[in-house]
Amino acid sequence: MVSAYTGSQVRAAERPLLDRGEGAALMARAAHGLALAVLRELERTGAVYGRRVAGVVGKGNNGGDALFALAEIARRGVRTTAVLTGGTAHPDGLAAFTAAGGRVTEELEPADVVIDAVLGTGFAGEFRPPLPRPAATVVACDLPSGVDADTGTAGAAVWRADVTVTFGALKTGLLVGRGRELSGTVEVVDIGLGPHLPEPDVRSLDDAAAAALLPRPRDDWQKYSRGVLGLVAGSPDFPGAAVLSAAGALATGVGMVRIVAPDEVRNLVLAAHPEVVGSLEPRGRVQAWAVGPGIADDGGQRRALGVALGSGLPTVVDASGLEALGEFLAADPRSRGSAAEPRLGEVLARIAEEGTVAGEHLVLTPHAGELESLLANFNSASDAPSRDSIESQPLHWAREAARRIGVTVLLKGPATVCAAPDGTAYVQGSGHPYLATAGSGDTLTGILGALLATGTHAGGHGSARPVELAALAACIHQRAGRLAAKGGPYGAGELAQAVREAVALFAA
Ligand SMILES: NC(=O)C1=CN([C@@H]2O[C@H](COP(=O)(O)OP(=O)(O)OC[C@H]3O[C@@H](n4cnc5c(N)ncnc54)[C@H](OP(=O)(O)O)[C@@H]3O)[C@@H](O)[C@H]2O)[C@@H](O)CC1
Ligand SMILES: Nc1ncnc2c1ncn2[C@@H]1O[C@H](COP(=O)(O)OP(=O)(O)O)[C@@H](O)[C@H]1O
Ligand SMILES: [K+]
Repeated sequence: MVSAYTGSQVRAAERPLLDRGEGAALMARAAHGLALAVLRELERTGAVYGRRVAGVVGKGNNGGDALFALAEIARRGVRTTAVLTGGTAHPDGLAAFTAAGGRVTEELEPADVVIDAVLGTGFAGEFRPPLPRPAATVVACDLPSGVDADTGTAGAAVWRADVTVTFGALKTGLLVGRGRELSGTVEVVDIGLGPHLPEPDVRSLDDAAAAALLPRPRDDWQKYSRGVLGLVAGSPDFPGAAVLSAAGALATGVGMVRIVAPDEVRNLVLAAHPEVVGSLEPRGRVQAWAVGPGIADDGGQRRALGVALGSGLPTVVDASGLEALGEFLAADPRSRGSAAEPRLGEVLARIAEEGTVAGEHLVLTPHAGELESLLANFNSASDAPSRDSIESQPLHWAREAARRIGVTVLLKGPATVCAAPDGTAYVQGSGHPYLATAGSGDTLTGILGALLATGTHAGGHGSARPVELAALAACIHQRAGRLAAKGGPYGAGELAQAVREAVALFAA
């Protein structure tokens, strides 16, 4: 499991050590880790001796780290220079730097590696780098200067790092938003904060954590104890979505998929997956629902959405299902529960009255545009965020949506954020841009539906939280996206085979 912390959490963890007078030791460990990373970059591209490393150094402790690191690098026969952006610099760091032969320069001198050490966790407000990004390899000290350690937001001109060496613990801002795009390869240097760190702000499943969470069928189970997924997907206009979601679910592994869909959609699904059982309306027991891909405004499918929402079972709501939810939440209260869609109306009326959809067992899987509409429609539309702000602060808005609506939210994007109503959050950001293809989200809905059906019911794993399974679904989807990309671009129809391979990797 990867854990990440806000800047303030890390600073608070440093506090007891600073109070014990260990500040210099912390900085020495940080600087040593940074120096090793820079030396490694030099070694990767040739010899170390005689090369050039420059620092862009602010006046705070972040700059101090870089000056001590430059001193260590200089002792390996590297020519080191530093531009002091604040006019002054960390006194002891500067003394060590000059004593090791480092030179302070007015302009940034040509270099093989440039250390970005203007600002670290002490950054607040707005920041414009004092210099344009050089063409050299850039190693960011703690985080790219100007990236907000808590949110990952950053001004337009903030430098993109090739490598970020971060101290004490991974910062949340390096996992999400622009911070993720700007940080390159991230390396965490242990400076001894471990015992002082609180519960992490966010987590990310690595391979081992994904493997541990993956529901595995027991030897003595049959198909029903393994879990049945009820899938409400597809309509005459969008039949393919149902095929893709069913494929995602089957490749993830589930006891049975029951599809609810109009005849022509069912026929198409059955032609591709004869093992799927289908009906026009919900029938038979299931352990979880996945609702929404391609249902458009089909009346029967919206009724089925009501059945799923009213069931109290773990339920994924995606795509047109989110639209139906949003439209309903926005509608005049008197029109709610219309005769055309009695079940949906009944359930949603209760939701609206109680002010919450209530329950982390409901997992909404919007992309930023869908979350924008949902939040605009839900209760306090007055401070609803734009799509742009959701994209720049995905963690914040996924959490807000989960808290306000009272559900689990899986917010899709280059990094996918999963949040529970209590603020528990996971960020999964190792996909592939080829995943941005029509129908890729429908596949994800199937994956998550299967995990909910097999991973939350009493006969199954039982203990996993929906937010964990949502993160696992994103993790499987992203691994599949990377595996499939080895063969070049793909359509979502080709993703299911890679999903199967990804699950096999985690199950091994
Ligand atoms: N604590 C420790 O012992 C350890 C700390 N460590 C390291 O220290 C880093 C944190 O150091 P820090 O607290 O000194 O803050 P830092 O990031 O250098 O910036 C402060 C300077 O930035 C300025 N500034 C702020 N906002 C600005 C803006 N918008 N635009 C422009 N300027 C702005 C602010 O100026 P002021 O507002 O005060 O005039 C101030 O001068 C941390 O990231 C890690 O690298 C490690 O070595 C481990 C041990
Ligand atoms: N740049 C990207 N890198 C990696 N994954 C991405 C990127 N852009 C989108 N994705 C992923 O692709 C999927 C697209 O889903 P969605 O927008 O619902 O598509 P559709 O509705 O067509 O199925 C999501 O899982 C999302 O996280
Ligand atoms: K920095």
